[in-house]
Amino acid sequence: MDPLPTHIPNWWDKPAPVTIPDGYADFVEQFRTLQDAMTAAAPDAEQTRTASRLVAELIEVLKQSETDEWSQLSGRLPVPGRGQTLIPVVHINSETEHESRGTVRFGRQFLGGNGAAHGGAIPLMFDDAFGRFANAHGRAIARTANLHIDYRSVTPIDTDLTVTLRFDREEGRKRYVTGEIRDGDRLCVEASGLFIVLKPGAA
Ligand SMILES: CCCCCCCCCC(=O)SCCNC(=O)CCNC(=O)[C@H](O)C(C)(C)COP(=O)(O)OP(=O)(O)OC[C@H]1O[C@@H](n2cnc3c(N)ncnc32)[C@H](O)[C@@H]1OP(=O)(O)O
Repeated sequence: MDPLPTHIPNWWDKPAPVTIPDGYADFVEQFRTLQDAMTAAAPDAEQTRTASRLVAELIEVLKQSETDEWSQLSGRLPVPGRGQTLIPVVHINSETEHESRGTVRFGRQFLGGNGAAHGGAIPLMFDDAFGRFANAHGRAIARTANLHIDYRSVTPIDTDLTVTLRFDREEGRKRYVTGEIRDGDRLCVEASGLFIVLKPGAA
C-alpha cells in the first residue's frame, strides 16, 4: 500500500497505536472486499448458513482483542483509508498545503442503484477527505461545521474517479475547503465544507 504523503493529525494528542501487526493492512483490504462480495451476492440457503457461521467465527476472533478508541487500529493506520472500512478510500497522488489530488473507486458496497454510487457515500467520502486535509500540514485540529454536496451527474461505482480537494481560505478559526469528483472529464460532484478550529479544551 502507498503511504499517505502528509502528516496525519493525531486527534487530541492521544498516542497512535505503536504496533501494527503483520498482515493487518491486508486484512483491512479483505474486509472491504468482503463487504463488496456480500453486497454483490445472492446466496442460497446453504451458502447463507455457511457465510453466517464464518462471519460469527470472525466476530468471535475480533472480539478477543476489543479495546478502547485510543488503542483500536481501525481508522489510525498510516495508509490510504486509515484502515477505516466504512469509508471509500481516497488514494492521494499529489498534495500541497493548498491542493490535494487523488483517486477514489466506490466499490459494490456503495451502490445506490442502477450502477450509481449511493448519495450518502459521497458526503461520507468528502467529510473524511476534507477532514484529513483541513487538519494536515501542521494545522490545528478542526471539526466539520457544515458540508455541502452538489450531485452534478451520476457517480459510477467500480470506476476509478479523480478527486480534487482545495484549501480555499482561512478566516480566523474558520477553514473553507472545496472539492470535486470527476469521471474522466465529466464532473460528477462538487462539494464544499466549513471546518472550525476547536476552542482550547473542546473535544
Ligand atoms: C486521523 C484524522 C483523520 C480525520 C478524518 C476525519 C475527519 C472527520 C471530521 C468530522 O467529521 S468531525 C465530526 C462532525 N462534526 C461535528 O461533530 C462538529 C459538531 N459541532 C461542533 O463541535 C461545534 O459546533 C463546532 C466546533 C463546529 C463549532 O463550535 P464553536 O463553539 O467552536 O463555534 P462558535 O460558535 O464559536 O463559532 C465560530 C464561528 O463559526 C461559525 N459557525 C459555527 N458553526 C457553524 C456552522 N455550522 N455553519 C456556519 N458557520 C458556523 C460561527 O457563526 C462563528 O462565526 P464568526 O466567528 O464569524 O462569528
